[in-house]
Amino acid sequence: MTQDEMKLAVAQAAVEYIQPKLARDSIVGVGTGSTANFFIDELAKIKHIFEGAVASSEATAERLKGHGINVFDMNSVDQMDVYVDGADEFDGRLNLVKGGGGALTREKIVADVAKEFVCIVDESKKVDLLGLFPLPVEVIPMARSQVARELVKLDCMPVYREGFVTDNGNVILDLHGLEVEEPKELETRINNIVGVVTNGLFARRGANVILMGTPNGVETIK
Ligand SMILES: O=C(CO)[C@H](O)[C@H](O)COP(=O)(O)O
Repeated sequence: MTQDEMKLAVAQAAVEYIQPKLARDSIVGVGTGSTANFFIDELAKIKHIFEGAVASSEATAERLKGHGINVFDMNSVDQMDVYVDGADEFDGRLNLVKGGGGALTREKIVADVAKEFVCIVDESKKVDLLGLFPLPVEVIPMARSQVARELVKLDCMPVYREGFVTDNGNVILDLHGLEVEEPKELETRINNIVGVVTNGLFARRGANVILMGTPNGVETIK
Protein backbone atom coordinates (compact mmCIF):
# COMPACT_ATOMS: atom_id res chain seq x y z
CA MET A 1 0.00 0.00 0.00
CA THR A 2 1.38 3.45 -0.91
CA GLN A 3 1.44 6.39 1.51
CA ASP A 4 -1.29 8.11 -0.51
CA GLU A 5 -3.49 5.01 -0.28
CA MET A 6 -3.03 5.05 3.51
CA LYS A 7 -3.92 8.77 3.59
CA LEU A 8 -7.07 8.11 1.57
CA ALA A 9 -8.01 5.23 3.89
CA VAL A 10 -7.70 7.42 7.02
CA ALA A 11 -9.61 10.21 5.31
CA GLN A 12 -12.47 7.80 4.59
CA ALA A 13 -12.27 6.43 8.14
CA ALA A 14 -12.46 9.99 9.50
CA VAL A 15 -15.64 10.72 7.55
CA GLU A 16 -17.14 7.46 8.83
CA TYR A 17 -16.07 8.38 12.37
CA ILE A 18 -17.56 11.90 12.38
CA GLN A 19 -20.70 11.26 10.34
CA PRO A 20 -22.85 10.02 13.28
CA LYS A 21 -21.79 13.08 15.32
CA LEU A 22 -22.96 15.62 12.74
CA ALA A 23 -26.31 17.43 12.69
CA ARG A 24 -27.76 19.80 10.08
CA ASP A 25 -26.32 22.83 11.92
CA SER A 26 -22.87 21.30 12.56
CA ILE A 27 -19.68 23.10 11.66
CA VAL A 28 -16.64 20.93 10.93
CA GLY A 29 -13.15 22.27 11.61
CA VAL A 30 -10.80 21.31 8.80
CA GLY A 31 -7.02 21.14 8.92
CA THR A 32 -4.30 21.68 6.35
CA GLY A 33 -1.95 19.42 4.40
CA SER A 34 -2.01 16.47 2.04
CA THR A 35 -3.90 14.16 4.43
CA ALA A 36 -6.41 16.91 5.20
CA ASN A 37 -6.87 17.37 1.44
CA PHE A 38 -7.92 13.72 1.10
CA PHE A 39 -10.31 14.32 3.99
CA ILE A 40 -11.84 17.39 2.32
CA ASP A 41 -12.50 15.40 -0.85
CA GLU A 42 -14.24 12.67 1.17
CA LEU A 43 -16.11 15.18 3.35
CA ALA A 44 -17.59 16.74 0.22
CA LYS A 45 -19.52 13.51 -0.35
CA ILE A 46 -21.59 14.14 2.80
CA LYS A 47 -21.82 17.95 2.52
CA HIS A 48 -25.63 17.81 2.52
CA ILE A 49 -25.77 16.55 6.14
CA PHE A 50 -23.95 19.46 7.87
CA GLU A 51 -23.91 23.26 7.75
CA GLY A 52 -20.36 24.02 6.72
CA ALA A 53 -16.74 24.25 7.78
CA VAL A 54 -14.11 26.46 9.31
CA ALA A 55 -10.77 26.29 7.50
CA SER A 56 -7.35 26.37 9.15
CA SER A 57 -5.69 27.97 6.12
CA GLU A 58 -6.42 29.84 2.92
CA ALA A 59 -5.50 26.72 0.92
CA THR A 60 -8.01 24.62 2.83
CA ALA A 61 -10.70 27.30 2.42
CA GLU A 62 -10.14 27.26 -1.34
CA ARG A 63 -10.40 23.48 -1.54
CA LEU A 64 -13.56 23.41 0.59
CA LYS A 65 -15.18 26.11 -1.52
CA GLY A 66 -14.17 24.26 -4.67
CA HIS A 67 -16.36 21.39 -3.45
CA GLY A 68 -19.27 23.73 -2.70
CA ILE A 69 -18.85 23.42 1.10
CA ASN A 70 -19.82 26.60 3.02
CA VAL A 71 -16.79 28.14 4.71
CA PHE A 72 -17.48 30.18 7.85
CA ASP A 73 -15.33 32.86 9.41
CA MET A 74 -13.91 31.64 12.72
CA ASN A 75 -15.28 34.75 14.42
CA SER A 76 -18.83 33.73 13.59
CA VAL A 77 -18.49 30.30 15.19
CA ASP A 78 -18.67 29.70 18.93
CA GLN A 79 -18.88 25.93 18.96
CA MET A 80 -17.70 23.08 16.82
CA ASP A 81 -18.30 19.36 17.26
CA VAL A 82 -15.18 18.16 15.61
CA TYR A 83 -11.84 19.22 14.13
CA VAL A 84 -10.05 16.91 11.68
CA ASP A 85 -6.40 17.45 10.76
CA GLY A 86 -3.14 15.69 10.03
CA ALA A 87 0.13 15.90 11.95
CA ASP A 88 3.85 15.70 11.33
CA GLU A 89 4.50 13.52 14.40
CA PHE A 90 2.56 11.98 17.26
CA ASP A 91 3.55 10.10 20.40
CA GLY A 92 1.86 7.47 22.54
CA ARG A 93 0.16 10.13 24.68
CA LEU A 94 -1.51 11.73 21.62
CA ASN A 95 0.75 14.79 21.74
CA LEU A 96 1.45 16.16 18.27
CA VAL A 97 3.92 18.19 16.29
CA LYS A 98 2.19 20.17 13.56
CA GLY A 99 2.97 23.03 11.24
CA GLY A 100 5.01 21.38 8.51
CA GLY A 101 2.72 23.25 6.12
CA GLY A 102 3.06 26.44 8.16
CA ALA A 103 -0.60 26.62 9.22
CA LEU A 104 0.04 25.86 12.91
CA THR A 105 -1.48 28.99 14.45
CA ARG A 106 -4.81 28.82 12.67
CA GLU A 107 -4.84 25.05 13.23
CA LYS A 108 -4.37 25.59 16.96
CA ILE A 109 -7.12 28.22 17.07
CA VAL A 110 -9.64 25.99 15.30
CA ALA A 111 -8.63 22.89 17.29
CA ASP A 112 -9.07 24.83 20.51
CA VAL A 113 -12.76 25.53 19.95
CA ALA A 114 -13.61 21.98 18.83
CA LYS A 115 -15.10 19.46 21.23
CA GLU A 116 -13.12 16.65 19.63
CA PHE A 117 -9.84 16.67 17.67
CA VAL A 118 -9.59 13.73 15.27
CA CYS A 119 -6.04 13.42 13.97
CA ILE A 120 -5.47 11.56 10.70
CA VAL A 121 -2.02 10.20 9.92
CA ASP A 122 -0.19 7.36 8.27
CA GLU A 123 2.05 5.17 10.39
CA SER A 124 5.23 7.04 9.37
CA LYS A 125 4.20 9.84 11.77
CA LYS A 126 4.49 7.71 14.94
CA VAL A 127 7.48 8.39 17.21
CA ASP A 128 8.53 7.48 20.76
CA LEU A 129 9.75 10.99 21.49
CA LEU A 130 8.63 14.13 19.63
CA GLY A 131 11.34 16.25 18.05
CA LEU A 132 12.68 14.26 15.14
CA PHE A 133 10.53 16.41 12.86
CA PRO A 134 11.79 20.01 13.18
CA LEU A 135 9.36 21.90 15.44
CA PRO A 136 7.82 24.92 13.63
CA VAL A 137 7.51 28.21 15.51
CA GLU A 138 5.53 31.10 14.02
CA VAL A 139 7.22 34.40 14.76
CA ILE A 140 6.45 38.11 14.20
CA PRO A 141 8.91 39.10 11.43
CA MET A 142 10.66 41.94 13.33
CA ALA A 143 11.38 39.60 16.27
CA ARG A 144 12.95 36.82 14.19
CA SER A 145 16.60 37.23 15.27
CA GLN A 146 15.80 37.94 18.90
CA VAL A 147 13.48 34.90 19.11
CA ALA A 148 16.12 32.72 17.42
CA ARG A 149 18.67 33.76 20.08
CA GLU A 150 16.22 32.79 22.84
CA LEU A 151 15.40 29.47 21.17
CA VAL A 152 19.07 28.47 20.96
CA LYS A 153 19.02 28.39 24.79
CA LEU A 154 16.71 25.35 24.51
CA ASP A 155 19.60 23.34 23.01
CA CYS A 156 18.23 23.31 19.51
CA MET A 157 19.05 24.88 16.17
CA PRO A 158 16.42 27.30 14.83
CA VAL A 159 16.38 27.42 11.03
CA TYR A 160 14.59 30.27 9.26
CA ARG A 161 12.12 28.91 6.66
CA GLU A 162 13.35 31.25 3.97
CA GLY A 163 10.84 32.66 1.50
CA PHE A 164 7.85 31.34 3.45
CA VAL A 165 5.20 33.69 4.86
CA THR A 166 2.27 32.35 6.88
CA ASP A 167 -1.37 33.21 6.17
CA ASN A 168 -1.01 35.63 9.09
CA GLY A 169 1.94 37.47 7.49
CA ASN A 170 4.55 35.99 9.84
CA VAL A 171 7.69 33.85 9.45
CA ILE A 172 8.59 30.36 10.63
CA LEU A 173 11.63 29.14 12.54
CA ASP A 174 12.01 25.32 12.44
CA LEU A 175 13.71 23.91 15.54
CA HIS A 176 16.12 21.07 14.76
CA GLY A 177 17.65 18.72 17.29
CA LEU A 178 14.98 18.80 20.00
CA GLU A 179 14.13 15.78 22.12
CA VAL A 180 10.80 16.65 23.66
CA GLU A 181 10.58 14.96 27.08
CA GLU A 182 7.90 17.29 28.48
CA PRO A 183 5.70 18.50 25.59
CA LYS A 184 3.29 20.64 27.67
CA GLU A 185 6.09 22.47 29.47
CA LEU A 186 8.03 23.08 26.25
CA GLU A 187 4.91 24.29 24.44
CA THR A 188 4.31 26.89 27.14
CA ARG A 189 7.97 27.86 27.44
CA ILE A 190 8.34 28.59 23.73
CA ASN A 191 5.04 30.45 23.60
CA ASN A 192 6.22 32.70 26.43
CA ILE A 193 9.07 34.12 24.33
CA VAL A 194 8.15 37.64 23.24
CA GLY A 195 7.60 37.70 19.48
CA VAL A 196 6.45 34.08 19.23
CA VAL A 197 2.89 33.72 17.95
CA THR A 198 2.69 30.01 18.70
CA ASN A 199 4.61 26.77 18.19
CA GLY A 200 3.66 23.48 16.58
CA LEU A 201 3.47 21.42 19.76
CA PHE A 202 -0.11 20.33 20.30
CA ALA A 203 0.18 18.97 23.84
CA ARG A 204 -2.02 21.30 25.91
CA ARG A 205 -4.67 20.59 23.28
CA GLY A 206 -3.57 17.29 21.80
CA ALA A 207 -5.68 14.90 19.76
CA ASN A 208 -8.64 13.06 21.31
CA VAL A 209 -8.35 10.24 18.83
CA ILE A 210 -5.81 9.29 16.18
CA LEU A 211 -6.77 7.37 13.07
CA MET A 212 -3.56 5.84 11.75
CA GLY A 213 -3.26 4.33 8.31
CA THR A 214 -1.18 1.15 8.09
CA PRO A 215 -0.73 -1.38 5.27
CA ASN A 216 -3.15 -3.62 7.19
CA GLY A 217 -5.89 -1.03 7.60
CA VAL A 218 -6.75 1.92 9.83
CA GLU A 219 -5.95 1.72 13.55
CA THR A 220 -7.83 3.83 16.10
CA ILE A 221 -5.70 5.13 18.97
CA LYS A 222 -7.42 6.81 21.94
O1 LIG B 1 0.38 20.75 10.40
C1 LIG B 1 0.16 20.67 9.23
C2 LIG B 1 0.16 21.84 8.33
O2 LIG B 1 0.52 23.01 8.99
C3 LIG B 1 -0.14 19.34 8.63
O3 LIG B 1 -1.18 18.75 9.35
C4 LIG B 1 1.06 18.46 8.73
O4 LIG B 1 2.16 19.13 8.11
C5 LIG B 1 0.84 17.11 8.07
O5 LIG B 1 0.74 17.28 6.68
P1 LIG B 1 0.58 16.05 5.71
O6 LIG B 1 -0.76 15.47 5.94
O7 LIG B 1 0.76 16.65 4.34
O8 LIG B 1 1.68 15.06 6.02
